[in-house]
Amino acid sequence: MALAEFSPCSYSRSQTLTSNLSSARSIAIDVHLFHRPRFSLRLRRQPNISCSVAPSQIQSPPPTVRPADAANKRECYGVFCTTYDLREDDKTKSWKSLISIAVSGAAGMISNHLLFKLASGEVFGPDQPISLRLLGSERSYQALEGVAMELEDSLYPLLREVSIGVNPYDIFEDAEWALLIGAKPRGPGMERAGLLDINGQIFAEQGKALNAVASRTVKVIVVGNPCNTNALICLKNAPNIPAKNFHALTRLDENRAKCQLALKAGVFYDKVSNVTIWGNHSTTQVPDFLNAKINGIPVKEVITDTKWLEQEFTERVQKRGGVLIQKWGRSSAASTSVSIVDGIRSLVTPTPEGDWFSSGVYTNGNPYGIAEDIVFSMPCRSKGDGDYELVKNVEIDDFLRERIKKTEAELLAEKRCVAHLTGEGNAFCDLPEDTMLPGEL
Ligand SMILES: NC(=O)C1=CN([C@@H]2O[C@H](COP(=O)(O)OP(=O)(O)OC[C@H]3O[C@@H](n4cnc5c(N)ncnc54)[C@H](OP(=O)(O)O)[C@@H]3O)[C@@H](O)[C@H]2O)C=CC1
Ligand SMILES: O=C([O-])CC(=O)C(=O)O
Repeated sequence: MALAEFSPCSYSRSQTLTSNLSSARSIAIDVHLFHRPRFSLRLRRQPNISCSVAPSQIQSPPPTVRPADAANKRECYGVFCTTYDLREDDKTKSWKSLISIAVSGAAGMISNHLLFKLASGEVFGPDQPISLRLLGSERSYQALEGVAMELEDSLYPLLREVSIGVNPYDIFEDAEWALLIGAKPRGPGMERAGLLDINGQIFAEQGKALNAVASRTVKVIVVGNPCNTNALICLKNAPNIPAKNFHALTRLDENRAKCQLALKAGVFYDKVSNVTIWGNHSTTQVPDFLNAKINGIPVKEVITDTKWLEQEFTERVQKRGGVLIQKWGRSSAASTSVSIVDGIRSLVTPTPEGDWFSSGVYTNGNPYGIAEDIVFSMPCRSKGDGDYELVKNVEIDDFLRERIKKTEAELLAEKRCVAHLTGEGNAFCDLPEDTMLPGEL
C-alpha cells in the first residue's frame, strides 16, 4: 500500500474495501469462507472520515521519505486473511472496536511470550478484538512466519488480524500501540557506546516511521536496550507524536524489587506496593525502599535492617538480570513479557487508590529536579485512559538523592552519545565506567 493510497477503508492484501461507514458504528463484512466462523474483520468507524471521499481529501500523515521496496509490504497471514460476518456474534456478545498493536522483534524470545498474552485478552480485556502487526527482518522472516502459524493454531477469538513484515512504515500504519522490543543484544567485546549507536539507529528509524504512519495517539513502549535512551531517540524522531506517549520499560525492575522485599519480609508479593524505580534501566537504577509499603506500612518499619535495604536489596535488583542470564544463558524473556503486560494494564486501567507504578517517561517539568529532556523512570498514576500523571509528593532523602544523581548522570552521558541520532549535533561519548545493562555483570 503506497502512502498516496492511504485510506481508512483499506485493509489487508486480500480485501481492499471501500464502503460508506458514516452511519454505522462498525460494519461487518459479508465474506464467508470455509474457516471456522470465529475469525472476523470489523472495520472501525473513524468519526468524520467517510470512505467515500476521494483520496486527495483523505487526511494524510505528514510528508516523509518512505522506503519504496515493494517486497517489504505488510502481509496478512494465513487464516487471518479471511473475514467473517460479525452480526451473528453480535447477537450474544458486543465487541469493542478493533485496535492495532505493532510489535518489533516479534520473532524474538520476549515476543514469543508476549504475543500470546496479547491475543488471549488478558491485556486489553475479553471484549477487545486486536490486530497484531509483527515486525521482523530479512534475517528473522521465516521465524516470523512460524510465530504467525502458532498464533493461527491457538484459535484466539479476539485475534482478528495478524500481519507480518519487515518495513516499519507498513507495520506501524495506524498502530495504536507500538511495543518496540527488537534490538541487537550486546555481544562479547562490544562497547556500550557501540550498542547505543547500533540500536539507536534502529530506534531513530522506527521513530520516523511512527511519526509518518502511526495513529497520532499511539502509545509506545520501548523494551529493546538501552531502553531509556532508545526511547529518547525514538521520540525525538517522532515530533508529531506527544513525547508523553513514549515509555521505557522499567516495570520488570519494579516487579523484581517487589519480589525481593516480599521475600525479606516473609509476605506474599501482593502485599508490596508503592515501589518506584528511579532512573535508568541499568545497574545505576534506584529501587526506592523509602516510599515503598508492605501491607500499607512503610517498608523501613517492616524491614528494619537498613544495611540490607541500602546494599543487598538495591544491588540485587540492579543486577537481577545478570544473575538470571548466568542461570538461563539468555536474558529474562517470560518475566519481561509479564512486565510489559503489567505496564500496558497500568495505563489502561485506573491505578488503585494510593498506589503508583514505575515507567521510564520523558522529563518535561517534573517535580523532583531531574534533568529535563531525558527518559527517566518515575512514579506514575493513570486514570486508565492510556495517559498518566507523575506522582508529585514522593519523599526523597539524601540516600535516594545521591543515587538518583548518579543514574541521571548516566542518562545524560548516554544522551550525549546519541546526539547524532536525536538531531542535537555531534555525538560525544564519555560514558561512566559503571554503565551497564542489568544483564551485564
Ligand atoms: N527493558 C527491559 O526490562 C528488558 C529489555 N530487554 C531487551 O529486550 C531486547 C529483546 O530481547 P529478546 O527478545 O530476549 O531478544 P532476542 O535476541 O530473542 O530477540 C531480539 C530481536 O531483536 C531483533 N534485532 C534487531 N536488530 C538486531 C541485530 N542487529 N542483531 C540481532 N538481532 C536484532 C531480532 O529480530 P529481527 O531480526 O526480526 O529484527 C531479534 O529477534 C534486548 O534488547 C534485551 O536487552 C530484555 C529484558 C528486559
Ligand atoms: O540486560 C539485558 O539484556 C536484560 C535486561 O535488560 C534485564 O534482564 O533487565
